[in-house]
Amino acid sequence: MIEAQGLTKRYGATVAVDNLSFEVKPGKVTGFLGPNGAGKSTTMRMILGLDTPTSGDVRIDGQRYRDLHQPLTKIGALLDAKWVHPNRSARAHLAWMAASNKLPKSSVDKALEMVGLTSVANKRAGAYSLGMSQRLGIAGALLGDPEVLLFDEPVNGLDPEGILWIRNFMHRLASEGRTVLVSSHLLSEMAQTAEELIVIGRGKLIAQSSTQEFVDRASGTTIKVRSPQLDQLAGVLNQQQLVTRIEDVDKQGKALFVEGDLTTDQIGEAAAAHGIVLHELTLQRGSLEQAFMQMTGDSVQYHAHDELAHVGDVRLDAPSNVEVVSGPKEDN
Ligand SMILES: Nc1ncnc2c1ncn2[C@@H]1O[C@H](COP(=O)(O)OP(=O)(O)OP(=O)(O)O)[C@@H](O)[C@H]1O
Repeated sequence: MIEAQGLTKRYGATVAVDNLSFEVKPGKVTGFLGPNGAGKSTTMRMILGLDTPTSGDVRIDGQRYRDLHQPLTKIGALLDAKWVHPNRSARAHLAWMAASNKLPKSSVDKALEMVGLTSVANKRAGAYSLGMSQRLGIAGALLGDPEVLLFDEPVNGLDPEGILWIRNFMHRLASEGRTVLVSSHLLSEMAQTAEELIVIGRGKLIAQSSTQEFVDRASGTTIKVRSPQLDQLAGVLNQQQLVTRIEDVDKQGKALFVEGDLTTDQIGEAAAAHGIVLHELTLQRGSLEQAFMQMTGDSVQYHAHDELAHVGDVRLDAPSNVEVVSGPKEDN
């Protein structure tokens, strides 16, 4: 369990993290989402004692990181998979990490096996592909068999097979009862990986809920109906104060879309009561992309506007981030 209370970090005039409170519970993968510059990495660094909060506090199973006796046995993290010395083998790298935390040598073999690197453990890490480097980073996080794991952008740049491996591995870690917090920009990937979400914008909490609730709350649901008597059905539903619209749908002709608090059962029954034939009745949920854009739109727009106004600022990346989070093919 990770608990943040009023966590705040200022760098001069920049408030990177602003009075942030959240809980990350065990047994689930929790996604940590936010536009570029929202404060995700700063928060992760504060959880790991790599940055000191300006105010507030964050605890791992009730303890601050700095008070942990053997940190790797409590919390493991993958922040940057490429920080390994390129001439060192995976085994030597892990052995060095294990020794620095007074962990037994057997922990190295166990971690290598968990991530499937045993057969290449003596190769230089500099010759590893990105996917193998990520696995090595994850092996480092697992060395002390910790209950809490943090992964910062673990699937960035990976091919579909690597992404699938990481997703399944995270599910496995959570099913073992561990607390798993993972940040990512790949929203369609997050929708499949994370059961819970913490969403932040400009350092502040925007939402903490299950992924499904977040999507439903932000983007709502729509019911799609196809029928040879669409106008008649629209009339019936409009009498019930429901918002309906008829649109052309590729190859299927026209369809009626119904928004509001009605279930597919109720629409089916209303149609039957008026002798209206239905060809399709489908509940359409919004996507995490839509929900994310809806909920974080203001914070992204603010950043874009704010930073374009300060052309000397190094982070002129917010406008392009808008494309990244909404792009259809971001999960390469
Ligand atoms: N060491 C630092 N000194 C000054 N400002 C910093 C420092 N680290 C982060 N910031 C600022 O704090 C804010 C939050 O940055 P952070 O890297 O935590 O965001 P993020 O959500 O991880 O972004 P990204 O998704 O782009 O990695 C940004 O405005 C950033 O410029």
